[in-house]
Amino acid sequence: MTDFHAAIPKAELHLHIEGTLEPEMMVALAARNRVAIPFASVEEVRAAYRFTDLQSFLDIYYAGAEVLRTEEDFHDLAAAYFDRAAADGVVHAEIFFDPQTHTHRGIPFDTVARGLFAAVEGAQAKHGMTVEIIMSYLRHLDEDDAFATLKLAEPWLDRFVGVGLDSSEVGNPPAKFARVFAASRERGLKLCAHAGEEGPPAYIHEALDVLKVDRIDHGNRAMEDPALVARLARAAMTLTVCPLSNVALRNVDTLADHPIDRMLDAGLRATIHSDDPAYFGGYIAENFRSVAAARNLSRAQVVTLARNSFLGAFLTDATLAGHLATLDTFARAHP
Ligand code: HPA
Ligand SMILES: [Zn+2]
Repeated sequence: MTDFHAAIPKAELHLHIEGTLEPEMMVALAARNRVAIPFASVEEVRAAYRFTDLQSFLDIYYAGAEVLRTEEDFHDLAAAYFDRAAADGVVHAEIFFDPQTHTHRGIPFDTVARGLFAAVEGAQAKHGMTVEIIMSYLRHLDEDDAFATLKLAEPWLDRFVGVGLDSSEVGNPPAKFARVFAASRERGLKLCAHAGEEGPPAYIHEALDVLKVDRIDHGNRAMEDPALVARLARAAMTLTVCPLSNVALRNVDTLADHPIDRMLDAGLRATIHSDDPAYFGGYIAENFRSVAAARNLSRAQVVTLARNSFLGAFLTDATLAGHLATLDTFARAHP
């Protein structure tokens, strides 16, 4: 049965497509591509998903990506995600992929892009969902590597909506990528960066001041810096918050301690998303459902979160107005 949290129309803005690799697909693709993985069964894969911090997750996430080899693999991965997203009320998705995770293993950039865009076309036809793709630079690598990635992306640039910055945050501040973000902006791309997930509030300031981002991914640690909260609120900067990820990576102790409603109360344009749902225990509706239960969110607060997801999306004014009207109709029908 579709509940309120799955039914409410929403945009997914923080989703790493590599993080949707379910253990079943990992095992199936390992067999299809004859890739050895250090797990004998789906149960063993699932049992390995116990994380102590971001890096302990990233180690497994990059190892899992080894099974992704062909255009068909990337298509199948993304198509499975779009089916789940549609069932979760997602009408617009802006998804990340990490090109360097694949090019560093000898998988051509074009193989990845062709597979993903084939799935995007399928999702548009099958679900009427609109989809954009954001290419994320890996921040544990150097800026020259990001520039090389931007060059590989050249033939695809008019099809990507933006660039992002992810991977190991602490020790890899936003300023490390100042030039490649400026170059990406010059090419007409929107800019996002993970900031304040594990890194300090200063990294959020830097993402704003140096990278000049259009959106902050996570941003939870802004709550430690009242002046930063005021600044983000004044700028109506979107923070794409991922509650199940925050618990799985121990950025918050339990969902009952999650700051989502305090972020809304502080005037922040916070939204709810799924990050790496195959690894963190649930897709976007489950993120809404479980944090709403744990923090006793009202329906009005949930509607605000969904509205913020559209306001934070890289949509044209006309498309945005259409989504907001649909959401208002839904909200009136579910008081
Ligand atoms: O939550 C995340 N943080 C940083 N990098 C990532 N890459 C995939 N997921 C994440
Ligand atoms: Zn993320």
